[in-house]
Amino acid sequence: MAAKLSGIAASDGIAVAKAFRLEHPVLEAKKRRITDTGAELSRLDEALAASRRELEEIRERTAGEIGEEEAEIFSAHLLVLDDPELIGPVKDKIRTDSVNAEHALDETASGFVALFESMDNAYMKERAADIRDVTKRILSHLLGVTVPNPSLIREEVIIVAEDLTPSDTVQLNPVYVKGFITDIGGRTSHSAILARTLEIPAVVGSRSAMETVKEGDLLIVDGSAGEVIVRPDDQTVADYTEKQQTLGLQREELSRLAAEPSISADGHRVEIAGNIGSPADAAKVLEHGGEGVGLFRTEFLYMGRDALPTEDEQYEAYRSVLEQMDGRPTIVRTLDIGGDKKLSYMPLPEEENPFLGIRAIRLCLQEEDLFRVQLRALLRASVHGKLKIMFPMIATVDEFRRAKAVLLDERDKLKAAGVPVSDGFEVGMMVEIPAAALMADAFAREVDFFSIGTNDLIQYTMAADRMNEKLGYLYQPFSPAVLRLIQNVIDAAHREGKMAGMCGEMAGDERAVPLLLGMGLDEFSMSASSILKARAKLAETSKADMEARIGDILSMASGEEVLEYLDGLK
Ligand SMILES: C=C(OP(=O)(O)O)C(=O)O
Ligand SMILES: [Mg+2]
Repeated sequence: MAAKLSGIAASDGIAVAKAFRLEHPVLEAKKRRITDTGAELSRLDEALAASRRELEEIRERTAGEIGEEEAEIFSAHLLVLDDPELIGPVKDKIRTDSVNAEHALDETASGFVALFESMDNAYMKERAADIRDVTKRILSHLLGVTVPNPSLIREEVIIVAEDLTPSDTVQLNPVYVKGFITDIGGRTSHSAILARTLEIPAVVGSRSAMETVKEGDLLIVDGSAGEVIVRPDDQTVADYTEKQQTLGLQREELSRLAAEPSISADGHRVEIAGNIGSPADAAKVLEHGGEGVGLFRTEFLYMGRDALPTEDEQYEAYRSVLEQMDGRPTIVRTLDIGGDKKLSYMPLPEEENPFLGIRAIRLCLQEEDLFRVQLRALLRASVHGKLKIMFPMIATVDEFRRAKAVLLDERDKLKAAGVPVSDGFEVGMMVEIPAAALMADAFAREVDFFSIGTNDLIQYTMAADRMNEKLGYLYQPFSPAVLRLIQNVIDAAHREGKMAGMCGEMAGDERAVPLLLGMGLDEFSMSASSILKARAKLAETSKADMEARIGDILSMASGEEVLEYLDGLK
């Protein structure tokens, strides 16, 4: 029987393919006494051999299809698998304690993980993460359960998962992964943002997909409507295939705007830029007619691997983006890790409220060595284009000053060492904490530009988790509380002659574009796939007309009222 699920429309487009359930099984390693230790040792050897074959295959495929660098993590895993210092004690334990292999492995590995994690050394922490991963793989073979390996997918599928972590998502190959559905998450959760970057249809926050969808079920994902049809009949498949073709034609129609500037109906020019997570995404921004990069989320350079990227690796990535953008403004945001963005090899301290904890610039100012590596890479790359450096999650003027001081210190050191650094790079900040939005006048005197991060600004203003689909009624970009903060930031920037941009998802929301134009926003940065739709919307909107309405809009009592009003303008 066909079933229909509704969720949050996370990434436009229609996909029709079979379901691939991405489920991480619970791997229990209960202690059992055994009598035949010889047989137990062979069982372990077989599990080791199976894990080795699997890892070799994954490494080869990842190297061939995604890249050598991405494949490195699996080479590290193979080394762990062959490490006599880990495997030796496991075998000894089976022999001397007469226990099952699962238990011996789990106990031994946990000991190493705890030891390495307690060391104040990034390298040892990475090894702990490797051991944890490899142990899971061996355990899965011992227990006869399959762990999903998304990088081994070789047919067209739609991924169904409870949630996808950013590091899960970076391993998805869009050649095979045609769409995804998650049970939890909202439009601004990172899995949703990545879906838009990869340009694959996605529905998040469906709540019950894992319960309803079986492995191999035929699925239709309508990422624009936020709907999923499970086990559709032939007629429904035919209808959606037709819709898919119509969407393709609309896209072609819009692509004519790619070479056009971004101008309102009454001739006001703004900049429409793209958000990227890797150098490869820059090409998509240009393809969709982006006039710059308004946000490079550099944390993605740190994910999907098993060690920190070196200064040279980062330099190459920044240089590549700047060269591709060929003189267009390129805003690179420094590391924004923490909250839902975690690094497997750099465990952060457990916190009660990670979204209110040591994340982003707070972490970088505490771990200055980590920060300085990134800043040097950026400064060295600055000679290759129009670089604008941006700090995330700034709450106080003092934080901005401290971050900028570290940056300028690195600049001076590089220059003293004879390394070329541009004199023209700009330094700005994200406005995504209400305190910063309220104090925008004080910040405006010190920064070169602002970029409003509505994804976080909304969650911190409304005290509503951006990933909690049940709080959708509070997480409202159009809430007058949020709009007044945005207006405050734009006005403060303009009084100091500075640029006010926006790189949160709101900037690419077709309903928000006329409003933000009226509020005076200078730069709109969004997923590449939204650029042309936003440009078309802009072309049919008069800035003067919207400007005259802003006073009324800001004094409305609720987000619903604002939306109703905006919908009435069409
Ligand atoms: C752009 C933003 O940053 P991120 O989504 O990476 O938190 C934001 O908070 O709006
Ligand atoms: Mg943010």
